[in-house]
Amino acid sequence: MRVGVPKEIKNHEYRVGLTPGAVREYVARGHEVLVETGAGAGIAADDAAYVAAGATIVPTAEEVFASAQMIVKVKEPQPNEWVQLREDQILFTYLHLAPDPEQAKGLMASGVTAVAYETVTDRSGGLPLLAPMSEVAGRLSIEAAGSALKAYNGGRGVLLGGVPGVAPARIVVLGGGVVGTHAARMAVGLGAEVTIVDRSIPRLRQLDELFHGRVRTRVSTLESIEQEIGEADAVIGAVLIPGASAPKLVTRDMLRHMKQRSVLVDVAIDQGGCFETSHATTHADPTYEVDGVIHYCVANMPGAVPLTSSHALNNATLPYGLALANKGVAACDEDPGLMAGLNVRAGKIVNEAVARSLG
Ligand SMILES: NC(=O)C1=CN([C@@H]2O[C@H](COP(=O)(O)OP(=O)(O)OC[C@H]3O[C@@H](n4cnc5c(N)ncnc54)[C@H](O)[C@@H]3O)[C@@H](O)[C@H]2O)C=CC1
Ligand SMILES: CC(=O)C(=O)O
Ligand SMILES: [Mg+2]
Repeated sequence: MRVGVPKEIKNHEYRVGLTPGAVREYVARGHEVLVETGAGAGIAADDAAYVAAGATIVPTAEEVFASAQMIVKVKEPQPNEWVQLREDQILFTYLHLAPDPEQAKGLMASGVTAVAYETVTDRSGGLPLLAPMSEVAGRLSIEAAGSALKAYNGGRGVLLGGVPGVAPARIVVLGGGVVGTHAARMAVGLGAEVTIVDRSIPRLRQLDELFHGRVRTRVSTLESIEQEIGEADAVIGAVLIPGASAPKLVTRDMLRHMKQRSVLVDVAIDQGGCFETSHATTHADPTYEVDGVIHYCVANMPGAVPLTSSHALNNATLPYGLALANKGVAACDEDPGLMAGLNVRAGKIVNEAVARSLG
């Protein structure tokens, strides 16, 4: 198959769909790989590194889209990319369609077969192609909170770990999945006081064991969320219902319980966000304020650390991408986990949770 890798064009997105190491694996199996010139600049992989791995460098994204049978990307296609997709093409990337009806319409109109990283499942029901970026975003979320809490950025001026004799920051993590666990690890490591709120009691039991009682755990209810955010210096939004729009756990009215100049980091923004007052922001202008509370809502957080992120993402996507390159969309028939990733086919939304969220 001819596989195409365009350069990412989202704001401050420096990741790349295939690393040179991944290209080598495709080429070794007889596939042809077209890479847009400069696509690997963000991971210190120049065109020569891709050529050495067996790729052909092409000068424009248009040429990649025009001749590739499968496009491998990182972020959801932007409007000028939708219009280049075709019905005889596979698109393999993050899509996050539930909160994005415009993109959904664009993909349906193109006729493309779109497999979304974030809804591919594994045998234990996990999300193997979301997990690596959730690890990165969870860890970054505490850096984002620490930065937003600084006085010169408008924050409360609290040091996450405190110092001897002065209490540390209180961090509340809503959702104890992959993002939440990695956020908690960073926050605990820095010496903050951490509470994880999840709706799953079995998950809270696992977290209690994992952190040896070093984090507080609470079942997710209106009351527990209201109490916890009222005490928090920073709240990390990390809930997910796979494929669906994120539940709005914190309404605008609830913000009045929060401390002035405290911080919300809504990692779940790519699924629409779990705070009512969230709207997507960019790395170029990551925060805004509502009712005295600072919001950080960057939808492509891992793009800030492209070296770590691109390699972590490729480690996970490689076997699935190779299956699609080897067998085409028939690979989905052989793997129910990959089938769960199929979001758009022949002009229709074919993932139930995504379709329901889009109405
Ligand atoms: N902004 C960004 O750059 C990135 C965003 N993400 C997003 O972060 C979000 C979280 O992802 P993961 O941690 O991988 O998901 P996950 O599935 O591992 O964890 C989600 C957790 O939310 C919990 N949950 C669901 N509903 C809840 C409720 N009402 N109250 C409390 N907890 C609830 C679940 O029980 C689960 O433990 C997703 O939307 C994902 O797309 C991931 C990576 C990068
Ligand atoms: C998962 C996601 O949205 C990202 O890595 O950008
Ligand atoms: Mg998005």
